[in-house]
Amino acid sequence: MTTSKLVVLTTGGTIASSQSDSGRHRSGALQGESLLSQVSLPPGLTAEIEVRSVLQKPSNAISLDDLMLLRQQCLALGESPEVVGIVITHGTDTLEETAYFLDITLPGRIPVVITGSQRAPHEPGTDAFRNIADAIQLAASPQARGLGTLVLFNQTLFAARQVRKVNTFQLEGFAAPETGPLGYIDGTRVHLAARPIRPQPLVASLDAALPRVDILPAYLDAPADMIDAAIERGSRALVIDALGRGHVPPTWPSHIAKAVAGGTPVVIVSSCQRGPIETVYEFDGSLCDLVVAGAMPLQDLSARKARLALAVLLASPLRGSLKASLKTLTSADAA
Ligand SMILES: NC(=O)C[C@H](N)C(=O)O
Repeated sequence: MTTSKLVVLTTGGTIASSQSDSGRHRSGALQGESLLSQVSLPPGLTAEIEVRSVLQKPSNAISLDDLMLLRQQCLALGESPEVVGIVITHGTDTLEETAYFLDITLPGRIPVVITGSQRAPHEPGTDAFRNIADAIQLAASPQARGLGTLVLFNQTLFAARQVRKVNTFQLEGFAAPETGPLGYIDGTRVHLAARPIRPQPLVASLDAALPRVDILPAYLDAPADMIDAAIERGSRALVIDALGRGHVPPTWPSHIAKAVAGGTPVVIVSSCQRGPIETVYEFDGSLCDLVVAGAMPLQDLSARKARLALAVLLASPLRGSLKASLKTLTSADAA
C-alpha cells in the first residue's frame, strides 16, 4: 500500500526567520526541516509530511523566475499519485501574488495551501506554527479539493483571487475585502461557507518566460510620461491602478492611446478595495476616455494580480486572444 504524502515547500519570509544580532528578523534564514520540527501536527493526520526548502528569501525578493520554479515543483508533485496536498510557506508581503499566480496556472488536482506569519517563530505568541499546522490540516482535508490555490491565515480561509494583505503586523494580516473569506478552521473542523469558482480557462501551458508588465499608479497630478517611460524600458503591457471608478489625470488618455496603438495592451483596475469600475462619468481622464483610447477595464482584481494575469497570458498560447482570455480568467466570483 502506498502512503499518502503531504509536501511542505518553504520559501522564506517572517515565518522562516531567525533573530539577528541587532534583534531584527533575518527573514528566510530558517530551513524547512527546522521550521517543521517545531510544529504540532494536527491530530489524526494520516499523511506523511515531506519538507523541501525551495527558497530562503523575504518575500519582497521573490522574482518571476521564483514563481515559475514553484509552479514547476507543484506540477511535478501533482504527478505523483501519493501526494495528496501541498503547503507553501511564504513571506506575507507578496504572498497574495504567488497564490494568485499558482491559482491561474496549476491544474488543481491536489490542494495547494499557502500560509505565512506576522510574528517570527522566535517571538512570543508567534502565529508561525499554528498557521502551518492549520494549513497542513486544510491541505489534507477533502473539503479543500477542487478549490484551487487557497490562503490560510489566522484560522481563516481565502480564495487566492480575492485575498489581500491588509495589516502590516497584527495576526489578522489578510482579508478578502470584496467578498469576505471562504471559511475557517476551528480546531480540527474545516468550515467552508463559500466556494470560489475556478476561472476558466486556466492557463495550462506557459511557452515563454513571464514578460515584464508594469503597474502605474494614478494619483493627483501624476505625470503621464511615466507611461512612455515604462514602454521605453521594456514593458510588454501596462496595468493602470486607477482612481475610484477607473479615472486618471486628464493628461493620461492620449499617452495611453499612443501605447495601445503601438501594440502595448493597457488594463485599467481601481485602486479601491471594493466596487466595480464603470463608465458613469464623461470628463477628460474618465474611464470613458480610456476605453476610447483602447484600454481594457478589468473588474475586481487588484493591480498586482492583474499584472500577473497579463504576464501569464502573454507567456501562453492564449496571447492571441488576450482581451477575451483576460476577461474569462478574471470574471469568476466566489459563489
Ligand atoms: N510577515 C512577513 O512575512 C513579512 C516579510 N517582510 C516577508 O514578506 O517576507
